Amino acid sequence: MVKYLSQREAINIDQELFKEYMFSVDQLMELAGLSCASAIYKCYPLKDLTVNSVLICCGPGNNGGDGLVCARHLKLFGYNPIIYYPKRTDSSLYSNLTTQCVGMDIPFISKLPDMENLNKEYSLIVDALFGFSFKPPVRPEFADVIGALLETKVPIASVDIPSGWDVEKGPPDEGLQPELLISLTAPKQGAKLFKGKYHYLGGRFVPFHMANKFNLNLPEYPGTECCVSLI
Ligand SMILES: NC(=O)C1=CN([C@@H]2O[C@H](COP(=O)(O)OP(=O)(O)OC[C@H]3O[C@@H](n4cnc5c(N)ncnc54)[C@H](O)[C@@H]3O)[C@@H](O)[C@H]2O)[C@@H](O)CC1
Ligand SMILES: [K+]
Repeated sequence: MVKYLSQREAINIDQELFKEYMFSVDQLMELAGLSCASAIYKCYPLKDLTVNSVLICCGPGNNGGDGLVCARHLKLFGYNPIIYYPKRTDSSLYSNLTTQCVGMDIPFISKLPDMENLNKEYSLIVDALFGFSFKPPVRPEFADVIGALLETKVPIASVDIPSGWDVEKGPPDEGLQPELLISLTAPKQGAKLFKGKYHYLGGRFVPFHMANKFNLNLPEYPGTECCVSLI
């Protein structure tokens, strides 16, 4: 079985990818975001949707960056992504990703739609708020968006970790229950408690030596696919 990582192992793998293999963040983020969009296409194909709008909720770190990349690929796949990105980090990485989305006519909204409109106008919400560096509890500035994700009837696709979950212990008492989880690199221990319909693995960039060193036991990705189902 694929290895489920502790928070420390996820951080160590991340560091080794950047410091020893000399990947850049945007290289890996591009592949991570593409694998999220690909998994979404498999689980929610356009032909099955009544509306093609997808709300992408992006957080301040790299998980949010994956969300921005995912939005761009969803647009190329024919969806209508709309981005909610309430706390922006000031760096060229994020401002470039934002510029790319703006240039591709992907709207940014500064306020979440009210619940009735959210439920009516969107087919899917992508949760790219927090990933493996999250430390609970959620700070008050994100309480509204997490509250909306808890209340909505729209299915949720979480990037790497359902936001608000402890990376190792899983959901808090009233935690998010996404329908799709796309684990990146390797699933984190908290994902053992995932009860949704679809669990995919993405981030097909781990060098073989590294997978062996960390005993990741990754599943075989089919052909040239950038994501693979774990359920
Ligand atoms: N191997 C890899 O290792 C890769 C990781 N990527 C992504 O990067 C993510 C990790 O990114 P980061 O380390 O930047 O961190 P995250 O995006 O997980 O979160 C860090 C941000 O969230 C904030 N935060 C943390 N706890 C909070 C709380 N309780 N309330 C409110 N805000 C809180 C921090 O201040 C920081 O701004 C992964 O989960 C994955 O999505 C990919 O982009 C590419 C490859
Ligand atoms: K997330």
